[in-house]
Amino acid sequence: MTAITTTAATTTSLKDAPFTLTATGLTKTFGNRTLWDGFSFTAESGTMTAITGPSGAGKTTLLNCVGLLEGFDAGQIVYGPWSFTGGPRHHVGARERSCLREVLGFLFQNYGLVETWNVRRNLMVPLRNRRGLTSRARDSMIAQALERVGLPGTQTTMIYTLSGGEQQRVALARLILKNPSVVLADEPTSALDHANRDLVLGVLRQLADDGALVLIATHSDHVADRCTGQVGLSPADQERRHGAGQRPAATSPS
Ligand SMILES: Nc1ncnc2c1ncn2[C@@H]1O[C@H](COP(=O)(O)OP(=O)(O)OP(=O)(O)O)[C@@H](O)[C@H]1O
Repeated sequence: MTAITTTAATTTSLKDAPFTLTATGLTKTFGNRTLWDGFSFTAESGTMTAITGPSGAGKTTLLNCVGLLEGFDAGQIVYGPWSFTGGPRHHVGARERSCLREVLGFLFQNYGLVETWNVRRNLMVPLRNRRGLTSRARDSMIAQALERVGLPGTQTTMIYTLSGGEQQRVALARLILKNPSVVLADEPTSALDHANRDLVLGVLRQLADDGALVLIATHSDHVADRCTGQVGLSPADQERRHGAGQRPAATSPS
């Protein structure tokens, strides 16, 4: 049903200059259910923005739309040279998709790791396309990333033998190695204890400080409080936006 058209873009990093994500007039429906109708917001690179709202409000769906994992019915999402327009026509070229894969980093609830590979092989994936790196340099980067997430020396451990929280931290190490321009994190701390929750938030903050635009879908007030902006998807937020004439929804918590 829904689909996307994009403008051409060949950039694999947006970090040369600050950039803004602008979503305008987004409309998303599933059958008879309308999740949003003419919803707009902005978010800046170098910041963490929380996507909040009750279960079913559409937080994951919004991340999927920004990451082009699914389409939307109307509206536009723009960041850097990337411009996605919702609608019935669909064309995203293979080259654009490949560039977009480099720009985006996902930290999703199912971790996205290959369970039958070991940790090192999973962490080699984001380094595959880095030119000029020796094998020793790659191994050193992997070792450092694993140190950073509190899993030193686990390179040869098979993913399926790790706990959910440990797998989440391997996924975080993969994100560090990828160093993407746009980070889309879906409930990134829900499987973690307090210490590891703070570790994940610290890494996401560091990625933002290094110039990434970080969007975090979350139920947690603690996580939202650590963000610089907030996009609310609750019925009350949507009501307020309608009353405000569809102005952008991102706000800074005081
Ligand atoms: N592919 C789909 N087909 C039909 N309905 C869908 C589909 N994907 C999501 N939905 C519906 O859209 C709504 C929003 O889902 P979404 O997962 O985005 O919400 P959420 O805010 O992330 O929820 P949670 O906090 O529980 O993870 C839900 O009611 C869900 O059932």
